[in-house]
Amino acid sequence: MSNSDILSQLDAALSKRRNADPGKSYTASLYAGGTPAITAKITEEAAEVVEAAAEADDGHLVHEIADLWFHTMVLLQARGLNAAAVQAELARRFGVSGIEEKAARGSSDTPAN
Ligand SMILES: N=c1c2ncn([C@@H]3O[C@H](COP(=O)(O)OP(=O)(O)OP(=O)(O)O)[C@@H](O)[C@H]3O)c2ncn1[C@@H]1O[C@H](COP(=O)(O)O)[C@@H](O)[C@H]1O
Repeated sequence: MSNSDILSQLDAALSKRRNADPGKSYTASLYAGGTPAITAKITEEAAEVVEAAAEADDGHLVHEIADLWFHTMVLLQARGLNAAAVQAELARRFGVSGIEEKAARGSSDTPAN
């Protein structure tokens, strides 16, 4: 599998899990728990990313970010969306400075604030 295709391939796999047995599919078990179950995992995985960022182990950080991406992709699928929607939004923003974008919204804060 090409790495560049993985988001669309994973989306297709997640979509197929809609009618899967929650006892046999982790994704189906998340769908069965609904938004509260999915967002609880996103909160947990985001905290694990923050913890990993404080360590020197790059592999651990990548592992935790992959877990976070996976669970956010499950949330998108549960809403009838997919990663392509996020990729389209990032593409729309591409080349637009975050500082300029924030200024256009009338905020004088830096983007990090
Ligand atoms: N990419 C993933 C993927 N990434 C992470 N995970 C699961 O997400 C969970 C992460 O939970 P935790 O971090 O809490 O880890 P844990 O081991 O459960 O618990 P702790 O060790 O932290 O206590 C684990 O069960 C991982 O296996 C994933 N589960 C599935 N996929 C993809 O989804 C496809 C469908 O999976 P199923 O729905 O299970 O068939 C798979 O073929 C994969 O391509």
